[in-house]
Amino acid sequence: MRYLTFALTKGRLARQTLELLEKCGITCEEMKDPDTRKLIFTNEEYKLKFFLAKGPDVPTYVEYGAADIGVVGKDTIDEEGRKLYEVLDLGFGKCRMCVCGPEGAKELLLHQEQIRVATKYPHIAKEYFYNKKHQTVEIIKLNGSIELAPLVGLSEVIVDIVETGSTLRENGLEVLEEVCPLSARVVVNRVSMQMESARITKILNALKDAL
Ligand SMILES: Nc1ncnc2c1ncn2[C@@H]1O[C@H](COP(=O)(O)OP(=O)(O)OP(=O)(O)O)[C@@H](O)[C@H]1O
Ligand SMILES: O=P(O)(O)OC[C@H]1O[C@H](OP(=O)(O)OP(=O)(O)O)[C@H](O)[C@@H]1O
Repeated sequence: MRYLTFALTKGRLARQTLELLEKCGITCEEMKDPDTRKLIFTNEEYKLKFFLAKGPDVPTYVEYGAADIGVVGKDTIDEEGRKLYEVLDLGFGKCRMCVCGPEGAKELLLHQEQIRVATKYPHIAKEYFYNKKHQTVEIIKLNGSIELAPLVGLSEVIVDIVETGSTLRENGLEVLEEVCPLSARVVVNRVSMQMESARITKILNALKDAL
């Protein structure tokens, strides 16, 4: 039997993903060691391998079949646009993709002005403004602290993740429009889904039962 490989997202989603796997009886003690520099972990009992990767890289590993299964945010799936199956909503990592800005920017959205939109998610922003709202905007890609952009005059609005809303509140910004709700999802390589259907279905059912 060959190993099935999981690509898990580092950071915010990691702890809940490992807890969920544990609930299914899939444990990987070594992976919980915060000081480890090891990259790949093995569960011999179920012939599974695990690795942690940066969110945007997870769909890449899964599309190419370097990982059979991935756990990643819906935002990252939509942004990366990789060829894979999205098979299960895990219900954690809940947040919303939103258009945010100062209150005054509401008018600019209403009147379809050609505004500047700063975001870590240029594809999602483009899809939303061009295809859904039919509004021409200039999209400016940033890599973090997106809320800074309207504060320093880089853009009129941002497209970013809102969870508790405290980052917005503390910076005098607000949600102007909601793009979509988000949560962690399980994704599966297209070929693996056919070739390892029985094993993958069993894992997905165990995950569903544990939710
Ligand atoms: N408050 C939040 N901010 C960002 N992502 C969140 C939040 N709440 C849940 N998520 C989900 O968690 C996923 C991973 O978030 P995480 O913060 O670990 O990555 P990141 O912010 O993209 O990476 P980095 O820390 O390298 O910038 C996101 O893709 C999203 O689906
Ligand atoms: O609604 P809240 O609970 O305040 O969460 C939302 C904030 O968290 C994320 O940033 P992150 O902490 O990942 O840092 P980053 O800005 O460097 O990406 C996101 O980009 C928002 O800035």
